[in-house]
Amino acid sequence: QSFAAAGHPVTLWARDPDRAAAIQGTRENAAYLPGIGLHPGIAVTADLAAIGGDLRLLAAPAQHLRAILQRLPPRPGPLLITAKGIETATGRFMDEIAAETRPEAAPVLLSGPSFAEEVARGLPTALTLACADAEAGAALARSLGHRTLRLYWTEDLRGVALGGALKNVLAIAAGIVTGRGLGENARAALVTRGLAEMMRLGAGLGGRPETLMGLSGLGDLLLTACSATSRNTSLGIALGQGRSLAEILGARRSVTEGVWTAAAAARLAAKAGIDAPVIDAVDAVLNRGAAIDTAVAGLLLRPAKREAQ
Ligand SMILES: NC(=O)c1ccc[n+]([C@@H]2O[C@H](COP(=O)([O-])OP(=O)(O)OC[C@H]3O[C@@H](n4cnc5c(N)ncnc54)[C@H](O)[C@@H]3O)[C@@H](O)[C@H]2O)c1
Ligand SMILES: O=P(O)(O)OC[C@H](O)CO
Repeated sequence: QSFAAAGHPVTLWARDPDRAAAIQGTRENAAYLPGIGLHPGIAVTADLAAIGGDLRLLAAPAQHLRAILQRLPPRPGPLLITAKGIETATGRFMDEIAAETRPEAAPVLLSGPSFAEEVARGLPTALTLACADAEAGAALARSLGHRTLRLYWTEDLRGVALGGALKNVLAIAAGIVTGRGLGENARAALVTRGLAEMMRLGAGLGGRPETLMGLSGLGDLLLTACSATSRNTSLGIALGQGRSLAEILGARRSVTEGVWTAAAAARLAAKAGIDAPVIDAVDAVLNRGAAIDTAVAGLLLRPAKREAQ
């Protein structure tokens, strides 16, 4: 929507030919963005080979990105990725998966505070675009940005990938606190200490602090962890209220990335010797059968420490 509004011809690819035909016919993506008319500059296809143009953008969930990249016809040029996650099976970040599967192309991450419905409705949004080649990143930011989409660029792919992935895990934690009725003080404390974990992981794994304090880190953490519109936060709220993970996921069509990223993030932190108790607690609740009250007590009962650490 946004790129079409910026004047670019856009082709939208959908896997399912019936869905592609329905979106083209009704000019609406009724399943995912009901009530929002498709921009007239967007064509729809189910044929991946028919996608031309200079720029390809992939909006598949993190755990499916590798399979989609493997299906893409090889072509040099930028490959924009919006997925915010870490591949559970390998611990790889999205740009690493792109570099492995499509070495002929240049991975670019587009990330930051952006509920899709607001972007699609043309409400003002600012994002970070990460590209290893600063000049190419700057050119993309200038070309894709417009009146309601402001893009900042950086070369820090790792920082952007980390911020986008971790904010989803931390939002689940924030939701649990809300759902459990532990109060807004506790939520603010948890989000702040979660940001400290994000910064430590950045320092250990190569993300820049200014990136993590920017739109794709703190910015997206603020949006996601403080809004029940977020799928990650709302899943946390439901868990905190006592519903089971299977029940919550069973009722959802849309992906909740933090569920699939939590284990990989906890493993990456442990392997690098980085203290990440909030991320670890989310992983324990989601994947290791920990009771929420035990996990919360474990966080609160940690020994006192200097705040800067
Ligand atoms: N929705 C948002 O507000 C938003 C904003 C910014 C970034 N993101 C990120 O973008 C990614 C996708 O999010 P979403 O909200 O579009 O998720 P979604 O679950 O709502 O939609 C995912 C889309 O991918 C398709 N899909 C699912 N499995 C697939 C597969 N195996 N192969 C190809 N396509 C598949 C689905 O049919 C659907 O069209 C996530 O990583 C998310 O964190 C989402
Ligand atoms: O609904 P969520 O939690 O997947 O968040 C969507 C976007 O990532 C917000 O920037």
